[in-house]
Amino acid sequence: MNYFPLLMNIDFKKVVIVGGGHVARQKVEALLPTKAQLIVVSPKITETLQRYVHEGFVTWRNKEFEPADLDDASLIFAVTDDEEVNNAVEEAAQHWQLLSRADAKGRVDFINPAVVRRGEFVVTVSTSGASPGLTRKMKAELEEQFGEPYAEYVFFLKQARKQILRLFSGEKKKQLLADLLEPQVLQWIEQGEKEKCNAWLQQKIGEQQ
Ligand SMILES: C[C@@]1(CC(=O)O)C2=NC(=C\c3[nH]c(c(CCC(=O)O)c3CC(=O)O)Cc3[nH]c(c(CC(=O)O)c3CCC(=O)O)/C=C3\N/C(=C\2)[C@@H](CCC(=O)O)[C@]3(C)CC(=O)O)/[C@H]1CCC(=O)O
Ligand SMILES: NC(=O)c1ccc[n+]([C@@H]2O[C@H](COP(=O)([O-])OP(=O)(O)OC[C@H]3O[C@@H](n4cnc5c(N)ncnc54)[C@H](O)[C@@H]3O)[C@@H](O)[C@H]2O)c1
Repeated sequence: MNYFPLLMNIDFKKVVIVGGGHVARQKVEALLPTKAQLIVVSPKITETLQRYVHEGFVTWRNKEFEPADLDDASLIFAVTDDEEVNNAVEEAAQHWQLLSRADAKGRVDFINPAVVRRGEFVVTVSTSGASPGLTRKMKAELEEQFGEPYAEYVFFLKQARKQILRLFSGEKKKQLLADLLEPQVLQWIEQGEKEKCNAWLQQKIGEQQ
């Protein structure tokens, strides 16, 4: 299957997760960094999910699934351990609502990649459902490769790029944007020497003015 990868803005949209087990927790945790409205429908939920409910991140409907639970949902996760229930969720989902089934059966509008987040730097990995175990293993490797400093690094690149776009156009702009990616900049961030990045940037800008 050739899935189409994209990064969606789901802030303030309603997301309904049917099921409250280990897989529901994984999906909720992937959704927590967004500002989506998260609703879990299940007669039982894990302790971690209960904590998210107490902290106000998730609304829990403590009951078995009914079609009306899907009203106004943009995204739907059918993640129960009961194929019949997942089928019922699929049947109740409107064509415009995007459905993900954790059992990968029937209609699956989207699947979930593993995600490594470092601020605005996001790496996702998928095997298109072929081997979720390999996906998870690759995630661990990517976490090693792209450590926490990437958040600050990409934040610096964002601010620097904004400044360059404000001041330059044409070849000068192109050259400066390319210079920004010099490995030295990342090394300074990794060594906690952000001020060197700023000084370097102002010097580069000065040379082009
Ligand atoms: C990446 C991740 C994201 C997430 O869940 O959000 C995710 N699975 C993760 C882990 C994981 N899942 C499974 C294992 C056990 C090892 C194994 O079975 O290999 C492990 C490993 C573990 O948990 O350690 C079992 C499993 N998974 C699916 C089935 C059903 C089937 O294939 O039939 C079964 C068999 C169930 C059974 O035995 O009955 C189906 C799907 N799992 C997907 C995503 C989608 C495709 C991903 C891709 O593109 O590769 C897809 C198609 C649908 C979906 O859920 O979107 C998350 C990593 C979380 C993280 O670490 O961040
Ligand atoms: N996609 C993945 O990453 C992945 C990984 C492992 C398993 N799976 C699949 O996901 C399914 C769920 O796995 P799990 O480990 O979370 O199972 P689990 O047994 O921990 O949780 C199942 C949940 O479904 C809820 N449920 C059952 N009937 C319901 C109903 N009528 N209405 C609402 N909720 C109901 C239960 O209360 C429970 O919270 C598995 O059966 C398997 O098919 C997917």
